[in-house]
Amino acid sequence: MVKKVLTIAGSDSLSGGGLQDDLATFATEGLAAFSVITGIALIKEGEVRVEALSSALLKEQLASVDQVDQFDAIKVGMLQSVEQVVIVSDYLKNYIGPVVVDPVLSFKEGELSLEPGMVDAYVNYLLPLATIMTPNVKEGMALLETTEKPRSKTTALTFAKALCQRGRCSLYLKVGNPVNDEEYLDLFFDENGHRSAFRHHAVTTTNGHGSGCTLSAALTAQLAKGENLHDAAMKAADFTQKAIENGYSLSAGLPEGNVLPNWPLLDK
Ligand SMILES: Nc1ncnc2c1ncn2[C@@H]1O[C@H](COP(=O)(O)OP(=O)(O)O)[C@@H](O)[C@H]1O
Ligand SMILES: Cc1ncc(COP(=O)(O)O)c(N)n1
Repeated sequence: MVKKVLTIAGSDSLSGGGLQDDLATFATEGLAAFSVITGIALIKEGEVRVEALSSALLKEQLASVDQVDQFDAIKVGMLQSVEQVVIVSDYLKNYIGPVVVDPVLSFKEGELSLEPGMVDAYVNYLLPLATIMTPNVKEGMALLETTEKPRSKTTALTFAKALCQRGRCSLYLKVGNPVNDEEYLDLFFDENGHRSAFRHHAVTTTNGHGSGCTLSAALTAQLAKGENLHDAAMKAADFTQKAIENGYSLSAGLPEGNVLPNWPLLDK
C-alpha cells in the first residue's frame, strides 16, 4: 500500500530547501508526495525575499488536499504570517497522524523579515499540534525569545528542555558544533523526557543549503513509514548526513550550493 505524505511549505526555485527538497526526499523514500504552497522564496545575491500566497489560496489548496483520504504524515515548513500559522493550525486540528514542524524563522541564505507575533502564533497554535519540531539554534532562540546562545553541551540540554516545554511537543534540535569543530551535535527530546544526542562528523563543504529541510522531510518520511520517533530521528540524521556529503555546486559564480536529497538514486 502506497504511503502518502503532505508538505505545507514554501517554494525555493534554487532547490536550497523548501518544497523542492521535501518532494525530492519523499520520492526518494518511495512515498507519494503532495504539497500545499505557502509562498515563494526569491533568493538572489545573498538576499531572501518571500512573497506569501494569499490566505484564500492557502485555504483552497488545503481544501483540495482534504479530498485525499488520509496522509501518513504531514510536514510544515515556511509560513509567512500569523494568519498562515492560524490557517494551517486549523487544518491540522482535524488531522490524526504525525506532524513535523520545521519552524523556518531563519534562512542560511539571508535574514527573513518576520511579521510581529509570529513566535507567539507558533507557540500558541502550531507547536502544540506538532508531534515534533526541528529548529536550529537560531530558531530555538527566537522561539524562546532569548539572545543567549547555548555554548556548551550542558547549556544546550537546558535550552532543549525549555524549548520542549514551550512547544509542548517533542524536539529535534540542530545544535551545530558548539564545542568541537569536527563534530555536529543534534539533540532529540521526546515528550516523556527521553533524550538522545546524535553526533556526526563535520563535513567540510560550502554546499549545505537544504540540510534542515532534508532532515525534517526525512523524519516525516520515516514517521509515515511507521518508524517510532527516536529511530525515525536517527535515520533522518543519517539520510541528511549523506545528502550533505553528496552536496553539489550550482555555478562557479555562486559561493554556496545545495545538499542532494535524492543521493540514493545517484547510481540509478
Ligand atoms: N557541515 C556539516 N557536517 C555534518 N553535518 C551537518 C553539517 N551541517 C549540518 N549538518 C547536520 O545537518 C542537519 C541539518 O542541520 P542544519 O544545517 O543546522 O539545519 P538548518 O538548515 O535548519 O540550519 C543536522 O543534522 C546537522 O547536524
Ligand atoms: C521555501 C524555503 N523554506 C526553507 C528554506 C530553508 O532551507 P534549509 O534550512 O534547509 O537550508 C528554504 N531555502 N526555502
